[in-house]
Amino acid sequence: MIVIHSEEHRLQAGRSELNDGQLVPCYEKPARADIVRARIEAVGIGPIVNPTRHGIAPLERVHDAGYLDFLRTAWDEWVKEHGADIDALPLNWVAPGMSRRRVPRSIDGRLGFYSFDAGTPITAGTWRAATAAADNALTGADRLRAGDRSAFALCRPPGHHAGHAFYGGYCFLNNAAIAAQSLRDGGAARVAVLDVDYHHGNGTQEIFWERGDVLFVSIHADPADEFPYFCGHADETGAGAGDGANLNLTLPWGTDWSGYAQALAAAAARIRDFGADALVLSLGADTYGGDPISRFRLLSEDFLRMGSAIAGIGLPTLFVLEGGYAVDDLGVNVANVLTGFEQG
Ligand SMILES: NCCCNCCCCCC(O)(O)C(F)(F)F
Ligand SMILES: [Zn+2]
Repeated sequence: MIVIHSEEHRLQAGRSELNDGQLVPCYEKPARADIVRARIEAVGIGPIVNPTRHGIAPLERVHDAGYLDFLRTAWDEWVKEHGADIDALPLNWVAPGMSRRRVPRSIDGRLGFYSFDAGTPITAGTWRAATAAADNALTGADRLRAGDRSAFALCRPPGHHAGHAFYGGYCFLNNAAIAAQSLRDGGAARVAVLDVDYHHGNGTQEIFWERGDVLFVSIHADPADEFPYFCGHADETGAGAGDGANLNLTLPWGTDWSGYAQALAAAAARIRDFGADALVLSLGADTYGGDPISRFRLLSEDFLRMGSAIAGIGLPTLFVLEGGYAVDDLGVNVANVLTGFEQG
């Protein structure tokens, strides 16, 4: 299985995120990609290649042009107002009864207009890191189109919380959605996206909400209890042409493999019924029992089983890295999914 990785991920190294009322060091940090790459090399998954640059056009197939302009220029605007020694974080957001009719001129206003949390610092290198991650995913999609059975886009920053015109949850560009759209543009009539990250992929859901050609299935912690809190419930099934093409499988805190495997089997059945030509797999490993910010209880060997179950779906599969913060074990857990898939 080819692995696509760019050193430019290192350019996304935020100082701090707002969590539990305090500014704390970012959980989404460069060491995550380093530990995954090291384990991938140690177990011989590969080859590991650099991404092909795809430019802005594939991003505009998924994201709002004004939003992309904002992301590209936000840091320079921030520095004019606040200097270069502090990462850009929003300070207020649109609440019900407020208006989104006008984009503010102020950089502080635009940070809040285009985001949904204060955990996702924009830095000098964010645009380059995020576009490189998208290029990883697009290069993986190119490999599937060329006939590869699978590929792994070792992406950071992650993407599944980023919507058509918003960022948050450590995500700026929705790598998985961009890859799914690229597969559609490359001739796949139907594409399925399966999100196994602990958190709901609210961005991916929003992007494909009214689309029947891309099925979105997500297995995640119940949003009544867990970030992102405001969507991801089981009764969200899509709208318009997308009605029925969205499936949220929510699980309670404390879920272990026995509970998770049932949801994964239901997800696999739904994807088979859909008749997809390709599968994009949003691979977050924060379902791991040792994850510092999550509350499921998967063991490292369960990720082998996860990979095998994904192989059982029987589709060309592009794995796209999302979350996972137990950094010491992240490499083993991610590599286990890929190994389980290849042995599946
Ligand atoms: N007390 C709750 C704090 C929640 N903090 C933000 C969690 C973001 C999770 C990001 C992720 O893991 O879903 C991604 F895959 F996008 F990286
Ligand atoms: Zn997550």
